[in-house]
Amino acid sequence: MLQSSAYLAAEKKVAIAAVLTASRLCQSVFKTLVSSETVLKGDKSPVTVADFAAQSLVNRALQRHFPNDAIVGEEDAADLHADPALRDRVLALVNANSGEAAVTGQEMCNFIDLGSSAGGSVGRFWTLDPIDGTKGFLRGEQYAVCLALIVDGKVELGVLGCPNLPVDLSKPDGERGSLFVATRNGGAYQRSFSSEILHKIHTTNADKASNTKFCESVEAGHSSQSDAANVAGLLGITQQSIRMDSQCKYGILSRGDAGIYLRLPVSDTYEEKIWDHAGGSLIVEESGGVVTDIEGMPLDFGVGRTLKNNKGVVAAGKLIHTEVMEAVNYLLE
Ligand SMILES: Nc1ncnc2c1ncn2[C@@H]1O[C@H](COP(=O)(O)OS(=O)(=O)O)[C@@H](OP(=O)(O)O)[C@H]1O
Ligand SMILES: [Mg+2]
Ligand SMILES: [Mg+2]
Ligand SMILES: [Mg+2]
Repeated sequence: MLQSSAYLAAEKKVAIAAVLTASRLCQSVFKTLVSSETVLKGDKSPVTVADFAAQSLVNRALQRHFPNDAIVGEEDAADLHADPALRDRVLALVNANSGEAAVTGQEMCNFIDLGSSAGGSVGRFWTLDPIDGTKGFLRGEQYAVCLALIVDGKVELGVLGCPNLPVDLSKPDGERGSLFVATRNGGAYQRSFSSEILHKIHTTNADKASNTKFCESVEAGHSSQSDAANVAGLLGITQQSIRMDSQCKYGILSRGDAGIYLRLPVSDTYEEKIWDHAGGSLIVEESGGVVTDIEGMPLDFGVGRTLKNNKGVVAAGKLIHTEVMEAVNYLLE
């Protein structure tokens, strides 16, 4: 049943505004970023001053408008407590970009650490990836500010801000800055950063996988590109894959630029993080697509900070998802 447009209207408004503010902060940081402003986390992945600042800004907005909601955010402030110079640089960014009263370093760290919730299957919580695709951000390529609201284990609202994504992929030199938004049973929409007008979007209506392109991670360590090439070969796909960092992949799938998103595990032990998939998966479903893991199971967002019940992701237009799953099953069993 179609939801009324009033469903989660306040949450949607706050989430879009927060994602746009954080996205614009990332755009301005990119112009001035120096290598000393990036630190490597325990798992050797990068985090920049922009990731911390964006998480602080979004969490502050969520706390002000929805003080009872928990937040599951990717980052925490431990690195900032350990490095006062880094903390001061992030603080300057936060205070220059929030458009609100200045906060102290401690207050900013407290906002970041609001993201430490455990998630789970009961009640409401937000999940935030302040910069998804940090490596793409550092390369000047694709990244996304990703925010979603999860209620009783189900994603009900998703917003993706994609600062470098062309509004129309066939016009790579045209306007950049695409925002995607969906509410459950309310459809999926795109707008540019510069205009509030929402356009309804749809996944591909192709009924044969061979008539589509697939997209996958840039980093071979995040998704097996060799397995994906074999799946594509079996499906008779001849067009080159679109390699793109971040949940922008869910965005281009939602508007039909790609027909399939393959995220095929490279490791038996890695658990996908909920903030890497929550918003994008709802946006794909609401634009008419199907999202499962490599065994055909729905993604389970109600079991904590990770998708520990799932392995990988296979997302595609409704008419080709079964065909894609047959190829994935055949090759990965
Ligand atoms: N081993 C492994 N397997 C799968 N995924 C992993 C792995 N390690 C990291 N990550 C997460 O991948 C997030 C980046 O998204 P993508 O992999 O889609 O993009 S890309 O790899 O940067 O092209 C990236 O998100 P950010 O850290 O927010 O950039 C990680 O959470
Ligand atoms: Mg990261
Ligand atoms: Mg991420
Ligand atoms: Mg991130």
